[in-house]
Amino acid sequence: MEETLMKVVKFGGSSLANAAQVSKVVNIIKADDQRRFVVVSAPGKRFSGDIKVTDLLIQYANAVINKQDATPITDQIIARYQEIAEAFAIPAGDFEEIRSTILGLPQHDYQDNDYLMATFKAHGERLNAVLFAKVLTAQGLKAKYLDPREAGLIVTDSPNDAEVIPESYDRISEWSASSLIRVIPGFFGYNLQGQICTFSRGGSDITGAIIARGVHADRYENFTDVNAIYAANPAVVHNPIAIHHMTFREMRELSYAGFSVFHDEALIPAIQGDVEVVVKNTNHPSERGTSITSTKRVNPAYPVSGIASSPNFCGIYIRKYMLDKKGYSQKILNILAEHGLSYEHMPSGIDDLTVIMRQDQLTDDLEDTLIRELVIALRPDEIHITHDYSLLMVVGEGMVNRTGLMSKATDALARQNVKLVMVNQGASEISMMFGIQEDHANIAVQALYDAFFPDL
Ligand SMILES: Nc1ncnc2c1ncn2[C@@H]1O[C@H](COP(=O)(O)OP(=O)(O)O)[C@@H](O)[C@H]1O
Ligand SMILES: N[C@@H](CC(=O)OP(=O)(O)O)C(=O)O
Repeated sequence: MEETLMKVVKFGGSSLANAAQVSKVVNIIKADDQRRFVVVSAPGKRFSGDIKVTDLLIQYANAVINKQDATPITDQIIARYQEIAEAFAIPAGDFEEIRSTILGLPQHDYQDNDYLMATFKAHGERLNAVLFAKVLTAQGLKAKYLDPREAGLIVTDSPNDAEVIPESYDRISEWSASSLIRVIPGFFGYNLQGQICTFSRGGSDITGAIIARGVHADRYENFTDVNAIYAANPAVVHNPIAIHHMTFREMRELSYAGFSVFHDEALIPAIQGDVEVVVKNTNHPSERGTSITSTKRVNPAYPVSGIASSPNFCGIYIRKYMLDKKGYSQKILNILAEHGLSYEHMPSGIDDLTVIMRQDQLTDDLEDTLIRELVIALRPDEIHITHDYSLLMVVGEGMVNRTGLMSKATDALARQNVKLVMVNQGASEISMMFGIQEDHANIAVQALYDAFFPDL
């Protein structure tokens, strides 16, 4: 007899972009009664060039903040939900609730514009979950909307970049015996004051993982629009090989470095709860997808599992012939912390170091201030900021204790004239990281793919 599993399923924006997609999702839920908790994103892009509902809501919030007429935007948002509601014959009265919630968003009291933005954005998923619960009911399933507040999903007080508070898990676990299918909106929770705060962009994956850990699910199925996670981004490499199994730590490094198919922060609850993550395609649900677990399964022919690249990094280069190094990096970190800046890496030499950080945290003014403060605090011999780096990451459990992989990578990059501005190996035994100029990123990913995934 087959064992019964408890599954949490998450459907991304591409899976719920219009009525045709929603109907595939309904079939996926009908096909397996182990799918008990359904986490949904806001409707995503229906075609290339389309606008995700989350982005329309951001436009709406900005129009309200700037006291502009938002009618053309609210019309588009309402139309996205209406198309789905009409296709599933949701009663007009029920749809009216969704319409009036959208139009009523500016009337609430918000502590400031950051909380306003968070609430507007969160309604993309919230209203989609309300609507989808009605769709499932109309299709004969016993389903009910579950708000993150009721579920017990409490987050830090960071309106647009929140993190789950660990106490949430005990509260969420109380739902595990629910006999109904619970439809939960992704992307947001509530702070201790009861205000809506969202995760970072793409954060519905995080909600799915939190719910999966909370209800002690055996499997977290993450439905998207690709048959598997591939060894390189399919938008960069033509027809890359699919990865059918990988470890949590491989995926964490790859998603951090650009595999946007699954949010890097979503792996943490899955690791903590030891929940298997399976990435599957809503458009081809019988495809096997990619399973992510803690178990290693190395194929010696392919020591590398994947190659990722992520743009928009910058580096603050600091050189000083130091007689006394004590406290030097501490001073740098203090200055960054005073400005609320986080750094990603700090490779160093005998007399120099580079602080690698995400570029979107900095403005021109802030860069000038930082340089000024660093000069006063450190009296460096040289200091400058270099922009538009990409980080390139080669990841694989099979790389442990293998020799010659670094030279294989650097040879492949050199053949394509890719200049390395930073190399970092050893910090993690399963990855090599390279800093390169952003405009070399695609050539570099292709070169590494060809080197590590030759036709066997
Ligand atoms: N290595 C990779 N394997 C598969 N997809 C990838 C990879 N790297 C980036 N992607 C992109 O991730 C997309 C799916 O993620 P996303 O757009 O967030 O989907 P969803 O709308 O389901 O949340 C794919 O369509 C693909 O373009
Ligand atoms: N809708 C949110 C959250 C999310 O996870 O969306 P998606 O599943 O479409 O990546 C965003 O666009 O950021």
